[in-house]
Amino acid sequence: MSHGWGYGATNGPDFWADNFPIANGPRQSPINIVPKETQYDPSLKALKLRYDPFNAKGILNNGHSFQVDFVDDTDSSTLTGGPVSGTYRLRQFHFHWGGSDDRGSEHTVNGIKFPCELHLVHWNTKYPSFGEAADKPDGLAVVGVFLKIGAANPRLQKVLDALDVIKNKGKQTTFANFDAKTLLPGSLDYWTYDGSLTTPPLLESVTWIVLKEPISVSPAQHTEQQRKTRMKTTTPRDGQVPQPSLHWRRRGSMLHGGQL
Ligand SMILES: NS(=O)(=O)/N=C1/NCCO1
Ligand SMILES: [Zn+2]
Repeated sequence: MSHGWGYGATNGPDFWADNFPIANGPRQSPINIVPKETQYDPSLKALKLRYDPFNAKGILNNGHSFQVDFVDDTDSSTLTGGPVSGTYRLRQFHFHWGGSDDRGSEHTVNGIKFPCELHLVHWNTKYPSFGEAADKPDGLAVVGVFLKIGAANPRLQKVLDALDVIKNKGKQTTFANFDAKTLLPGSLDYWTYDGSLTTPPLLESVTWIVLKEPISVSPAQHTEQQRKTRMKTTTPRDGQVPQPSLHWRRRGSMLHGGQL
């Protein structure tokens, strides 16, 4: 592949293994989640996400998506609990949108794609930086949130409004005082598995934490995003290893480490 990776007919996911052989590795993401095949794991803890709006820094069009970057030089925006041990710091979040309402998410549930998937990327502070953590088996933890078509989501609007000024690859602008918690659903019940980045370099360093409850985006908001950007996405690539065992932890009806 003479040019950079992408999602086109000659540089898309089916070609990534040419330059990134790990694409054929044992823990590649995304995967199809089959809830009936997940196993309840009583050792899993409740997910704790503590985000400080003050850490929001800027919004960047990286050519494949747009991402909101956070200051990550202190433990003021962190992920703890859930399937991980230690403290992971919020680095950025980004979205994967499709070109229509019936596709866009990277993970699928029972083979169904959502129109969009939000990824909140965190890195393990046992390593000195995101760059150092990114290629370690326990280096990253990404929270995935599905977006479904429904009521308009006012909390998304601030992000969508910012897209007007970052229409081209490499463009960025300040994006201050944004509370990423406002993008989360009411329930933090999750599925988790050990996987990888879903885009090159496809590093197998991600503890995936996919929330079961989606958030909403209205058709108009989805159209607005499409009009302003041409986001890219991938879905489970053919021939990927069978789905690893997934664990999920429901709060409320089950105790931490207790019985159903
Ligand atoms: N889609 S993903 O797996 O979150 N990919 C990345 N790449 C850099 C950080 O997160
Ligand atoms: Zn992503």
